[in-house]
Amino acid sequence: MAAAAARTVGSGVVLPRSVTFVTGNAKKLEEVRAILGQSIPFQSLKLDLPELQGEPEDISKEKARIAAKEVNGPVLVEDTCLCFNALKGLPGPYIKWFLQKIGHEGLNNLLMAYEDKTAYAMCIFSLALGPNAEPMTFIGKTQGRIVPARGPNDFGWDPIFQPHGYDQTYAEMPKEEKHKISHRGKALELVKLHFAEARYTFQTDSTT
Ligand SMILES: O=P(O)(O)OP(=O)(O)OP(=O)(O)OC[C@H]1O[C@@H](n2cnc3c(O)ncnc32)[C@H](O)[C@@H]1O
Ligand SMILES: [Mg+2]
Repeated sequence: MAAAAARTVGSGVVLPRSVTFVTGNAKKLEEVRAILGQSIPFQSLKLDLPELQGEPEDISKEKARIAAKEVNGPVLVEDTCLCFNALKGLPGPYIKWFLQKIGHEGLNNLLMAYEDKTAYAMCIFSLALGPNAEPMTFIGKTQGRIVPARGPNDFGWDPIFQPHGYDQTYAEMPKEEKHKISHRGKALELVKLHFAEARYTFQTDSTT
């Protein structure tokens, strides 16, 4: 298979091809597309990466290593956490299974015994420039609280997360409003900054 490593030429880094955003979640992809617009050239690949355990940043980095090996080229992945302060950050990276098993009502019930309903949404993007490159991470966090579900139920836990300073849940907000303040929007601002500073160029040579 063709070389998939990033090369340094002069002061710039040349990537063998544009970055592939790897996710199994169509809603994430929709949001990443809307937020990035034309700012970073990327393609997407629908792949269910393993749900790993551990610290959120380590999980995201490991996802990127696995994805970069699959793609054999530069990848961007992200892992999303919903962290309840009363539960010392849990469910955190395990929110997918909690949501799937106990739903919005169950997630509210988890906090029944606590006065503190605050939580934060966190997105950790990891960029790996190739299968053997150490991933870089970009973290976005939005503070809020967990409320009984309100609004359309079309993306995960959006109906039960009300960001601080807003009287709407993520689900009730217009999408552009969510992107301006969301965990994903903030993390992607950092990704954009990185791309602007790194000035990656992409090899267009058809032999690679
Ligand atoms: O393939 P990947 O990218 O891993 O996609 P996933 O759906 O497995 O996503 P995660 O492992 O990051 O798990 C995060 C869970 O939180 C949900 N989620 C992610 N971002 C969200 C957002 O902005 N609003 C509401 N729910 C979200 C998502 O649907 C999952 O259930
Ligand atoms: Mg996942």
